[in-house]
Amino acid sequence: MEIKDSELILNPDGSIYHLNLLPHQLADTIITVGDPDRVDAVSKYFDEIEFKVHKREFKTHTGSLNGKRISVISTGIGTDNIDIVFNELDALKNIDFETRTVKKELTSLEIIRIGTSGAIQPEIEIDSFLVSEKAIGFDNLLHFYGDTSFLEEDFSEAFVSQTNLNSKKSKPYVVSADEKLLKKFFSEKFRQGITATNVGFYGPQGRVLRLKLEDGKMNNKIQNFNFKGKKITNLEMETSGIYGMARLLGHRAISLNAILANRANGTFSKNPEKTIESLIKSTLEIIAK
Ligand SMILES: O=P(O)(O)O[C@H]1O[C@H](CO)[C@@H](O)[C@H]1O
Ligand SMILES: O=c1cc[nH]c(=O)[nH]1
Repeated sequence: MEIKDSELILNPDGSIYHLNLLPHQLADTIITVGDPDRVDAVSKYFDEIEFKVHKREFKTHTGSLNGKRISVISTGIGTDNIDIVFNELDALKNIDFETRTVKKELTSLEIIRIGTSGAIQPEIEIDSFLVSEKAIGFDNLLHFYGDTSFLEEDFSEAFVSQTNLNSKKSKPYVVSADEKLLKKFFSEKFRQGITATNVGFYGPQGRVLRLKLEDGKMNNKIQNFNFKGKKITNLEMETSGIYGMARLLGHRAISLNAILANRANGTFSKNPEKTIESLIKSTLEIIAK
């Protein structure tokens, strides 16, 4: 069935609405970063760059490293942007823009987030790396889609009851990383953890500057929450959306976190750029050997 102009929106040059990309400009391995400046910090390691495209917060460089074609794209902040980026990345691969129909043969993308995050457990060191084996999303995005039987309801239920979560807040959803990609990052360099994805950086992550919180004990509750011996390790703003959208669309995703803050200890990295740079190098070594 033909997808209407109001749903699949193409720019006058045939590129997709927000990302501004044409189908041939996207690789099958994609690195997502939050900050548009981080795109250059990744692509400077490529052997060659084929395309550079930029619109709003969505900046893409496609090139290759050691013979592997890779696109690196900035998503900006938050799972609302993840909804846009994942739908448009999928459309670029799996929808024929000429006929406006879904292709018969679908391509599964490999997607790696290189992001920053704050630890919630005191023993997690600043400037260390964490790979998210699971995400718990406080962001509501997945609740707008059907076919979410892969969500881990028992985990969500346990969280709601152990923390006495205010029913005005959306029910958190839980989704796991791609197993094969998770295995690729099994190493001493990467601690495995469960990542909480929040709808904001301040109140939703329990930060107080001038405003009072609805539940001032929530970060303590998150720290103490335990499901079958597993604890939530860190807070950020995209992983649940990335894991959920990847599952829905048939892609494979992994989220890597440079731990810049430790919320339990009240500390922050003295050199965040160095830590991010080091995570970028370690990631490229693993995905483009
Ligand atoms: O460094 P990035 O990838 O943007 O990730 C983290 O940093 C931002 C907040 O400072 C949020 O996007 C959060 O998820
Ligand atoms: O504490 C932090 C650090 C980075 N990104 C976040 O979302 N939270």
